[in-house]
Amino acid sequence: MVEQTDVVVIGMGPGGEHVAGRLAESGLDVVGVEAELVGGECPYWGCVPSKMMIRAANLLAEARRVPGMAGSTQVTPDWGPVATRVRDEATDDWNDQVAVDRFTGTGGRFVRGRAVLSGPGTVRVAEAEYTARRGVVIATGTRPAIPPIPGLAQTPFWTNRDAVAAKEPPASLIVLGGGAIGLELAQVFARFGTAVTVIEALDHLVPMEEPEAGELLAETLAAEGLTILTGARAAGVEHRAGTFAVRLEDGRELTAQQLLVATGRRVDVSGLGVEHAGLDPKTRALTVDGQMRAAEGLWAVGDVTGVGAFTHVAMYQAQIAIRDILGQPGPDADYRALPRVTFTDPEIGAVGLSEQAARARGLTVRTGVSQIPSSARGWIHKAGNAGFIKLVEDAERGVLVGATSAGPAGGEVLYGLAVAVHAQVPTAQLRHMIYAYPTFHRAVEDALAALNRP
Ligand SMILES: Cc1cc2nc3c(=O)[nH]c(=O)nc-3n(C[C@H](O)[C@H](O)[C@H](O)COP(=O)(O)OP(=O)(O)OC[C@H]3O[C@@H](n4cnc5c(N)ncnc54)[C@H](O)[C@@H]3O)c2cc1C
Ligand SMILES: NC(=O)c1ccc[n+]([C@@H]2O[C@H](COP(=O)([O-])OP(=O)(O)OC[C@H]3O[C@@H](n4cnc5c(N)ncnc54)[C@H](O)[C@@H]3O)[C@@H](O)[C@H]2O)c1
Repeated sequence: MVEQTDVVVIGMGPGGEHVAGRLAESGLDVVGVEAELVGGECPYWGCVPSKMMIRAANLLAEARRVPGMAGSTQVTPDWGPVATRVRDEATDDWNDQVAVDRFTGTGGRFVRGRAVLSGPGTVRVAEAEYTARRGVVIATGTRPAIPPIPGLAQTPFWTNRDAVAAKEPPASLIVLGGGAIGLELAQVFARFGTAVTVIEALDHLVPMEEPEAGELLAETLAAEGLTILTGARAAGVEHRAGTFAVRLEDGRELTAQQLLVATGRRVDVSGLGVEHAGLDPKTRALTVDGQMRAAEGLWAVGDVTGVGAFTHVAMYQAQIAIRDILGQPGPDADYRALPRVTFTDPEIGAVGLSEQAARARGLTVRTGVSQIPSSARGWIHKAGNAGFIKLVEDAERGVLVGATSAGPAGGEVLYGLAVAVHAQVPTAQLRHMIYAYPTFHRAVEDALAALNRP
């Protein structure tokens, strides 16, 4: 059976769902194919449920800060409301009917199944074949990257999916990987009473961000009772009598009830038939141009492009692809001010280049740092006020090319800094702005002043 259509979208995560829905609303005949759940990783196993878990864990932490600030509290954590909220409010018990209806409500045709490209502009799903007049959009996302540690594959380790679906917190947890997933979930479970050990192979937590961010997180997480091991590598994993044993390269052995593997995500397009479009099926990511074109009649958006595994990147790229497919001209994608937020407490907001990345590009770099506890708002806030602002300036042009805002509202404070990097607002002009007193973002003014100091 071969059917004609305008566009086939493969993968209906945040990127694909947006492209498919908008194109269908615009009047095109769109076939949207999804192997699992419409909505993808973000609403069912990623951003949304993890942020609900974080909200609950942060409430516990705030309640524990009451002594010495506002009286006394007795905090009794209960995972029950968290597990219920993840099921009832975030995921509909991992049922995507609402999302499917939303898409078909736009006029799109939904097909559940695993799609492969079977020729240029042709997509096969089981017995059905679709030929796309305008083109095909690949938005197949990522899956967890599982390191080849001896023994690991034979154990029932957790990925983010198991952690999000947990009906109760484990008594003890080893987290492999000190990046965004590992640290967000490590802190959540620790705040609910789990004894957590984080193993990070590199020298800093969140190693893609400024080293100051990793140091701050290592300090604050250790102060909360987590064991943080950086520069540590697992040499072997076993699962005996319901317990995980992780042997480190230095000979130490750690044991825990659960093991969460959060060592990054990987693109896997082998088996997708991209060779029919002249692309390498072994590629680490689908390379796209500024209009999200991967080949003639083929667009790609989201994690599969390898630009940054964030929902906001998938949505941004989707908007560009939608416009291009509709034949409307517009600017190329611009990632200079790509924002990212690690929703630990303190939150780590970051935009653009780190100091090291800016230097590696050969820029003449000046940095300015200010500490949140030394700002008026940070001092008033007291318990839970750890954080800093770090600015990275291209000194020759006098504009910010990167910034980090770590602190109680680091993700929100980031907004102004993202505007500054995106719009290339001269730092001289930023210095003559009025910063409301006493806000956390007022610490940006102190960091700007610090740019001038030798
Ligand atoms: C625990 C966790 C927390 C996160 N938190 C955040 C956050 O706070 N903020 C943020 O911005 N990002 C966050 N992310 C990242 C975010 O989830 C991803 O960047 C986003 O989901 C990527 O969207 P996507 O459309 O590219 O792919 P995905 O969401 O991965 O969707 C791809 C879809 O394609 C389907 N598919 C794959 N192959 C085929 C095929 N051959 N045929 C049919 N369907 C196929 C898959 O089943 C999947 O549903 C988090 C991720 C995780 C794991
Ligand atoms: N708040 C957010 O926006 C958010 C939250 C979660 C995930 N995400 C997205 O999902 C992506 C994947 O998250 P992630 O945390 O899995 O990946 P990550 O790349 O952010 O972090 C993985 C960490 O694991 C370490 N690592 C790799 N192999 C290891 C090993 N064998 N032993 C010990 N450590 C090892 C890496 O050095 C790195 O620090 C993120 O990069 C991000 O784009 C975003």
